Amino acid sequence: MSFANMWCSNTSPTSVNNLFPGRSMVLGSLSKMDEFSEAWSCPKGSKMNPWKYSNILKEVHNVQISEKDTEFLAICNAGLTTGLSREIIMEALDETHVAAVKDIYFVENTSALNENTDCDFFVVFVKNIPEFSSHSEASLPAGLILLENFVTPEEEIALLKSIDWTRATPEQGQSLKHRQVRHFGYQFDYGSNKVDPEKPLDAKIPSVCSPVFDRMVQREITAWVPDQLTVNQYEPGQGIPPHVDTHSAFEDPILSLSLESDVVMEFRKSGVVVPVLLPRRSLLVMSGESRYAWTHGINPRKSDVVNCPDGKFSLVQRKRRTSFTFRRLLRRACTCAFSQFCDSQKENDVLSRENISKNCNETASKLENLHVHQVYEEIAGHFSETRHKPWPNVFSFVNKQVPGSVILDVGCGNGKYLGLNKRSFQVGCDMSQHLLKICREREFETFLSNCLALPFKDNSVDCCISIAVIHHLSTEDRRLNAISEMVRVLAPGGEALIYVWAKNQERDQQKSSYLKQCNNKPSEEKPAPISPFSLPVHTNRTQFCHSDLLVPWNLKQKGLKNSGLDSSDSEEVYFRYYHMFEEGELELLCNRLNNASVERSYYDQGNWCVVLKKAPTNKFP
Ligand SMILES: O=C(O)CCC(=O)C(=O)O
Ligand SMILES: [Fe+2]
Repeated sequence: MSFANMWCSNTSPTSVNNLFPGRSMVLGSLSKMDEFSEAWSCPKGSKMNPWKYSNILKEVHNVQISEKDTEFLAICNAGLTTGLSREIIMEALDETHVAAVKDIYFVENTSALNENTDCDFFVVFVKNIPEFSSHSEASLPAGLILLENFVTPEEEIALLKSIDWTRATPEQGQSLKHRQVRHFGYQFDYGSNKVDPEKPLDAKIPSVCSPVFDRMVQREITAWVPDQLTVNQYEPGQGIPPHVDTHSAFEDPILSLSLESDVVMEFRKSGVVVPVLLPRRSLLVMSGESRYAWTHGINPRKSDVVNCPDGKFSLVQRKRRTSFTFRRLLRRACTCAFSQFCDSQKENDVLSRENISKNCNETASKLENLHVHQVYEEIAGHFSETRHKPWPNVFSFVNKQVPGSVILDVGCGNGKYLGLNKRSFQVGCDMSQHLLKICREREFETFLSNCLALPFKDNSVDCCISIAVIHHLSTEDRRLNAISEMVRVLAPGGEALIYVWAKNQERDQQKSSYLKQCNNKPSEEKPAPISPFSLPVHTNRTQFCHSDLLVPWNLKQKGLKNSGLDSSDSEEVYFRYYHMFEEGELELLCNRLNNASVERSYYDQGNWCVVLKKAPTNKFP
């Protein structure tokens, strides 16, 4: 297939069509833009008009569409949350172009232009891409060392032979969804993410590993000999979710020997992703920051995009890979310099749970920043895709407001409730820039604001809604503040509708659909939150066991079955903080205000809800 005929919508590469049913890849260049619009029969100005992307690219991203084929591609209308990846694009290109294309830029937020995931995405040659997006120049995380050809081909054969997969007993062998695993020396428990030093296994580390250990000590990679070995076997398409090996369980460093196949391992920290190619027979040494503060994981796919020394890309099919991860048990508390990520040091951390319950505002705001604001920023696109249908009771509350009312949506998210009442002025605020951008693309009036300090005059809005917002505040004082802030800006007699998540999720599906999809899957290894806050992690679709907890958000890659990605796999898990409300708790909170009264309270969609009315006059006894 040649590039020349790929730009038109109906001649999309079949591999992409298979991966994205209903979606086609469309390649474009500047000279073809008009023709392209016609082929799509989309009038200029419509959502699918490629000229719109051209403008966004130019104005927002400073990226110029090219008239000719270049070495850079930009992808519009398909964010990473759709599951589209560099690998898939590369797979769809012919060989000449795989080699010619040096980098691909996923244009953030263009997917928000079109919420319909069934629509086509748009791949265009561009003259340049923003520097920060380039993958090729990323340097390795500090402390990460890769030693190529650490074992000989003969040693590789002997090591592989030493593992008898058929002899795996239930305690020693585990067939995880993503891969086969066997432990030697000590069992690593994926439930607690710990090792019990009191329970050595009968299965000792195979003696063929001794020459490898001698080499490690001789080259001063470790001062000790490992006493724990985890052997992972991955078929093409399998992987391991991003994780940090538990600090308190193992010494520094962690060592991983790659056998049978190359693979790309991804290291992540604070939104930075560093892909590292682990060649067959290499030893990866994760020490210091790379061991303690970066997650490592392997994306479950069948091929990897690899940067060649000449700066070009090539697509490498994975084979079965067996890795030997050597570790030494830590028989004391961890004293690493990365206390923020350290399970041993969490208990002593100033940001512990006790402080949160002491209503420490600074701690609370740190918690909300990390586990609410930053998370929504990351998951905005995917979150928005899951939020379409207005809840009927909220819908009717917004719609019953008299024409000309000013309706303020505090924590408006993707604007699900904005624009419902065409006869009034609806305005929303949120703390997520990305969600606000989605609202603006939908031409809603919004502004950035924390619900604790609304930039409105007293008595200035007719009605407020706050749907699923206040439960993200981590102290009672702050929850009360948010409510009193809404009441402050309300005009006398004005009403606020407040929804917060209920700790008790009803099994009656009319009232809550939360437990409906309970799948009772055996507990898989769960990525633990990297967090200084020791909060319990909730298991999705189960009853809530705690009042303050972290709820995982699986940032899904969708529809990737044929690419080797298990479609139920999540790329990354984010943890949102919630305070779960008991029955009556919201009313009690509202009743503490002396200038408003609870008009109505009810249970709806798994939430406790109140209609709060501001006193009709500003004069109070
Ligand atoms: O397969 C690998 O190289 C890594 C395995 C790993 O990270 C683990 O078992 O904790
Ligand atoms: Fe690991």
